[in-house]
Amino acid sequence: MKLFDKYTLKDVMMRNRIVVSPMCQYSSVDGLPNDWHLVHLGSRAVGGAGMVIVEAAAVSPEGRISPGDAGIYSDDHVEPYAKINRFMKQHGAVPGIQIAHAGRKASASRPWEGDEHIGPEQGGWETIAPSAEAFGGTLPKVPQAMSLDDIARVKMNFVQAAVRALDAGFECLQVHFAHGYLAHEFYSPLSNKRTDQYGGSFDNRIRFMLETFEAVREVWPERLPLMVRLSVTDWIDGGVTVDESIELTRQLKASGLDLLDVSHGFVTPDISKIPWGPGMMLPIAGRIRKEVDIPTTASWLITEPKQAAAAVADGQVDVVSLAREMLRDPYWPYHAAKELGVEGAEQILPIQYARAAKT
Ligand SMILES: CC(=O)[C@H]1CCCN(Cc2ccccc2)C1
Repeated sequence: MKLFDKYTLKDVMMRNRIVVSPMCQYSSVDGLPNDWHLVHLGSRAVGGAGMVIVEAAAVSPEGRISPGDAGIYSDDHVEPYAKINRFMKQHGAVPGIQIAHAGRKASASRPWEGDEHIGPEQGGWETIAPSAEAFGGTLPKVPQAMSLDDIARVKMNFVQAAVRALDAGFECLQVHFAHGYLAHEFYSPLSNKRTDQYGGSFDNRIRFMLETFEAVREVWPERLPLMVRLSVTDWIDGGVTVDESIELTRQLKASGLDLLDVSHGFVTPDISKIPWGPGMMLPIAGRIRKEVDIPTTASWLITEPKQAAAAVADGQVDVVSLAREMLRDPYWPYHAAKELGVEGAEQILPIQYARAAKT
């Protein structure tokens, strides 16, 4: 497979194998997308990406990382997203969205304001998590351990968010089970100290994710792709392992998973074990793709066209996800097509820019 081959997932066809990864903008008021999001997301659709996934949209106000986070917890959110989705579709990109709950990492300031827990006087709120265990570092607040009622409510919040996403015209939905947020906090023994049916054994630690995924799958149309972003390893002894994540992925596939976004880490402040490097998640993505026979994507330090093309050609991923590189260059797909000598690269730019494509 080539980077600029089309890719069909259920009833959705992507014009190439390039995905813009969800990236928090911290630029919303009350969770609402605005002109910033239209320009930020719209320009990456114009730049030629096959799919653009909207940043983590919180399934409830307390599920936001910061007060500036996007949300999809109110019906008022639907039309503003729908407007952006119409523009993205008009310019040939598949619109996706990530739905999330930040768990014990919620109620924090924006990265450029310190990435740290904030109190009520700064617009912060009480946080919830599987156990009354703080993340630590700049996020020292001890969350309230969730009751079974809390768990049921948050699962329902994910379902309601999925229905709003459908109403807003999204064609791909990604459920956030990674990066030390709520679902990952249930999954990892480093954060989950529960002694009820949601803690302890592997089956208990994946229960929240499986129940949430299955409930979302029920309302998300069969004909549209449903993704999960998963931290497949914590890199830390006693944490989540790739072997466990392969078994979890098998169960998610049996429940209707269409594409796994293979991510990693961040359930504790210890990042010392992370083997940083170009395309660092691609070999693991390739292993999961083969052993579970499930379509995969991965991001993390994918920047070069040849690197991205090789990841697809070598069967490590079906589609590549780019994050920061897409912040640096919204036209990365066009520039990659030129560098790879793809036939018709100049067609990637919109007609209004056609004369710019001529050398
Ligand atoms: C919502 C989400 O997953 C985003 C939040 C902002 C940082 N993004 C990338 C990131 C993940 C973990 C540690 C550092 C950076 C992930």
